[in-house]
Amino acid sequence: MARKDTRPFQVAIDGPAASGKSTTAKMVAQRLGFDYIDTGAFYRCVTLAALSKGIDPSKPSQASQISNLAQSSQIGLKTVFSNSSSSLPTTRVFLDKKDVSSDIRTETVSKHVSAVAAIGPVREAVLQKVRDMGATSASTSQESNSGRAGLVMDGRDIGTVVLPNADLKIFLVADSRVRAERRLQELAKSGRKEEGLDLETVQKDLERRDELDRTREASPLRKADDAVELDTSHLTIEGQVDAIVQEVYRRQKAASSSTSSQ
Ligand SMILES: Nc1ncnc2c1ncn2[C@@H]1O[C@H](COP(=O)(O)OP(=O)(O)O)[C@@H](O)[C@H]1O
Ligand SMILES: Nc1ccn([C@H]2C[C@H](O)[C@@H](COP(=O)(O)OP(=O)(O)O)O2)c(=O)n1
Repeated sequence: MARKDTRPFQVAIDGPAASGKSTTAKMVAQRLGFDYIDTGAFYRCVTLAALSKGIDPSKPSQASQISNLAQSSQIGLKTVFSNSSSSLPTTRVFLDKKDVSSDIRTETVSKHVSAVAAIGPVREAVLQKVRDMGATSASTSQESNSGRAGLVMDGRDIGTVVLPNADLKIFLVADSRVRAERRLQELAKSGRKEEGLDLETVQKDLERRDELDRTREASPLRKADDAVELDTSHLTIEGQVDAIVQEVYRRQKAASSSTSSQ
């Protein structure tokens, strides 16, 4: 579809847990000189804030307290891109000015985050924060405020709710066994793997979270009608990044030739 306006190019990446969204999104942003926003980090921050206050997110009676926290928490992201296309950009996450990049990735936070993300008022508060961040990173002018030429955002409802007019929507999927193997390896590598955690448990937990994310009432995980599905089960990271970057180039070229022929 041809682009009709001059706003920065938007790429929306959605998909189930550990399908490769954030790794892919960061690398696509690095290759293209775009900004990157990890929306899952917002829900993880709210979950961490609730757990740190002794709130149990699995209890429905705690929903309003968690919603208040979602509103009052200050969440910031800082992605450091590298000049080398082969090294991975890193995103630091700040909750009320404290660096919680590692704390939000523990198994305890992962276990509770889908319940938190299913609370309607939490989603409203996060949506507002994400939109504000999107507006300052890639504004409606041709060049973004940050000087980067576009925006890549990843999550569960980016193509359906957050950026419904994105120029390219990708829905990443992968076999749940493959996703569990990758997640377990990632936890082990970063030293966050809890004692005795095995593949079966990680796979079951991913599947449980996907089910919660797919069946919740508020903005469930769903492939947008105009999204391109990409199965990463048998792809390399470079392969999936390359496929998306090539599709961005193809759409940018199609848009500029349709504008110049008008
Ligand atoms: N094609 C791939 N091959 C091997 N590992 C991958 C691939 N894609 C992603 N990964 C790894 O899988 C793990 C989960 O990816 P991540 O980007 O965190 O997923 P998500 O953001 O969807 O939860 C990471 O350790 C990442 O490096
Ligand atoms: N736009 C988004 C992003 C994440 N979520 C929810 C769903 C997920 O269970 C949690 C955490 O997302 P995150 O992408 O960090 O999770 P994974 O890395 O895939 O394990 O937040 C959401 O509901 N909407």
